[in-house]
Amino acid sequence: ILGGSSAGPHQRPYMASLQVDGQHVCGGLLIAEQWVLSAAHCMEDMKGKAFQVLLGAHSLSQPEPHKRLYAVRAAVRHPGSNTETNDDDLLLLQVSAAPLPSARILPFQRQDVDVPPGTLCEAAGWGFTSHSGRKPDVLQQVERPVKSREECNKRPYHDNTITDKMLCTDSRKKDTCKGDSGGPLICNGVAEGVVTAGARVCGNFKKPGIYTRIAAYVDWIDGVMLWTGR
Ligand SMILES: NCc1cccc(NC(=O)c2cccc3[nH]c(C(N)=O)cc23)c1
Repeated sequence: ILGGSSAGPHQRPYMASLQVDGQHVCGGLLIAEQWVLSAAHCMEDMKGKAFQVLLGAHSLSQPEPHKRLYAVRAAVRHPGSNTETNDDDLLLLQVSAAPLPSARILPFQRQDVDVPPGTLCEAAGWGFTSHSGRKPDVLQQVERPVKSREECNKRPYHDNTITDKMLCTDSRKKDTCKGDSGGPLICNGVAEGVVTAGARVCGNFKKPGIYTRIAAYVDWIDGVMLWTGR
């Protein structure tokens, strides 16, 4: 997160950190008792290694009573996800045990209606806090206004790559960045988006932040959780 601030401890108890060999790779959000939603592109960073899901954390390094690392029982990428585009960039992870009560489920938007442009939303994560790639220890957060798809699809912005299943936020100075992928975009207390890497640049107003619109994937999400045993 560029240009944000530290979240209050355990202020966002739905936040997940996807980890490989104890290192934070991506964010995620707890959407059902044993299910974490994240981004499919995050699997590319795993280099085929096993990964875990950290829930209940504020600091990545300090021991905390609410923190717990979970093994992944199932990882389901959206079938439309691929390495070349940001389409269908969603990943569902079933964690191996019921999380501690300190972890909380974040409701997600089920109505497939665009968030009105200008709506102030929040992104959170343990991603880069500078262009040089500084990594935070405690969870960061930032408030960003939604940018209309019409505007976001113009040059020099994302030039017609933003589909109806994506949304954009302004990226002037304050933005999501590497390591924030998979984390939530929260508008009025409801998860509306999942961070995707998009143009892989951060804090440049010419490349607004891109998020996968969760409401466009409700049937897939419900199907996977039902089919895999909720
Ligand atoms: N909203 C934009 C956004 C949101 C989420 C993830 C990213 N991922 C990157 O941008 C990224 C990826 C790889 C190397 C990288 N190096 C740097 C850098 N030094 O700034 C960024 C990156 C961007």
